[in-house]
This record gives sequence, C-alpha cells and structure tokens, in this order.
Amino acid sequence: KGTTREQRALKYLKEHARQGDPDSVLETFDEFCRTQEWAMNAAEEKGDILDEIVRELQPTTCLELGTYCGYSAVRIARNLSPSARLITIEVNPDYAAVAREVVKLAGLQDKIEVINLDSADVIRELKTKYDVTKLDLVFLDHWKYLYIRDIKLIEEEKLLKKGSVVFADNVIIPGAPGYLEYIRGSKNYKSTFYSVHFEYMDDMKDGVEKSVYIGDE
Ligand SMILES: Oc1cc(-c2ccc(F)cc2)cc2cncnc12
Ligand SMILES: [Mg+2]
Repeated sequence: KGTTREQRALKYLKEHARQGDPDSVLETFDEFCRTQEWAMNAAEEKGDILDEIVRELQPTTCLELGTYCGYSAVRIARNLSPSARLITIEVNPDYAAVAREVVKLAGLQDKIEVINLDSADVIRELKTKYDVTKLDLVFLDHWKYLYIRDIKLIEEEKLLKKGSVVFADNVIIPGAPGYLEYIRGSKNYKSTFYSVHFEYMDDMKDGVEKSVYIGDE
C-alpha cells in the first residue's frame, strides 16, 4: 500500500473533516476508526472523562505524553481557555508529523505544541527551555513502561502543585506495570479508577486512572 495507517487516517480527515473545526476532526476520526481502520485514540468513554476533567479543572498548562495522531491533543485543546496551552510529546517522527497536520486541520496550532523527542529529555527542560512553571494537567498515554519513569521525573522537577491532575490511559490494556501501585501507594495523590471500554471496541474493557496531586508544592 505504501502508506501507513496514520497517513490513511490523515487523508480521510483532510477529505471529510471541516477545516478549523475540532469537533468535526474528532467526529471524523472516530468515524474512520469505526468504519475503516482501528487506531489507538483515547476516544469515546475515555475521551468523555478527559473532556470532563478539562472542563472542571480549566487547566492553563497541560502536558501530554504520547501524541500519536493528535486525537487527544485536539480533544484537550478544544476545551482550553484562550491563553491556555498544551505541550504534547511524541517520540515517533512519523506519528509526530501526522499529529502536526491533524492539529493544523483542527485550527489549534496556536494552543498545541507537538514536540518530537523523548519524553524524559523534554520533562527535564520544561522549566528552562519551555517556559513552564507548573503543570495543571498531565495525560499519560505513551508506552506503558514509561509512566512510572516519567511521573517520578515530573515530581523530581517539582512540576506539580496542589490540585494538579495526572490522567493515565490504558492502565488495564496494555496495562502500566508498576504505575498503578506507585500512584495508589503514594500519599501525594488521591486516585480514582474508571472502568471503560477499550477505544472503538464495545466488547473489551480497559481502565483509566485519575490522580489528583495533594502533595507539597
Ligand atoms: O490506547 C492504547 C492502546 C494500545 C493497544 C494496541 C493494541 C492492542 F492489542 C492493545 C492495546 C496501545 C497503546 C500505546 N500507547 C498509547 N495508547 C495505547
Ligand atoms: Mg492509549
């Protein structure tokens, strides 16, 4: 075929979604995943919970680990206030390239910055290079073994404040080994588990974990 699934998804979005309309981009991406090819978007029930968190928290500075094609970046950014922004990190260059196009298609390039680097390297430079003081929302949706590495790094960098929310996808499938016991065992977080359907699969269950930081600044 010569094209990747991600490139085929982008082509479909360009042909079927309304330029500058985030809702249309998300609806069209969901349609693609339900009718053409499955893709690992934090969609449907997962997306609904993410929407709820963003609407309630009204975060100013958001960090997403694992952009993929930008579905959840658009989902988060469409609900952000005018001055708020999202930094999203994707280590795979092909995914990052598609994500930048999807963000542009949604008209959200002024709110979303896609960074094609390793998450740990960026987290270490958020304060000095990316002008971040604190993170109000962190969305963990990259490779599962990195959740625990990166949350410890985020704590080390003192990037969280009372009320910051850490939202983790896939804590059941594929699972995030070590992360759940770490975050649930930590006195610095109040965690809630949500049992949800796996994206675009009505007969499969996954789980997401919402953790509110209550530790010292
Ligand atoms: O939401 C997700 C789902 C899966 C996934 C794919 C295939 C399968 F069989 C099971 C699970 C992998 C992911 C990797 N990074 C981020 N999110 C992911
Ligand atoms: Mg995921």
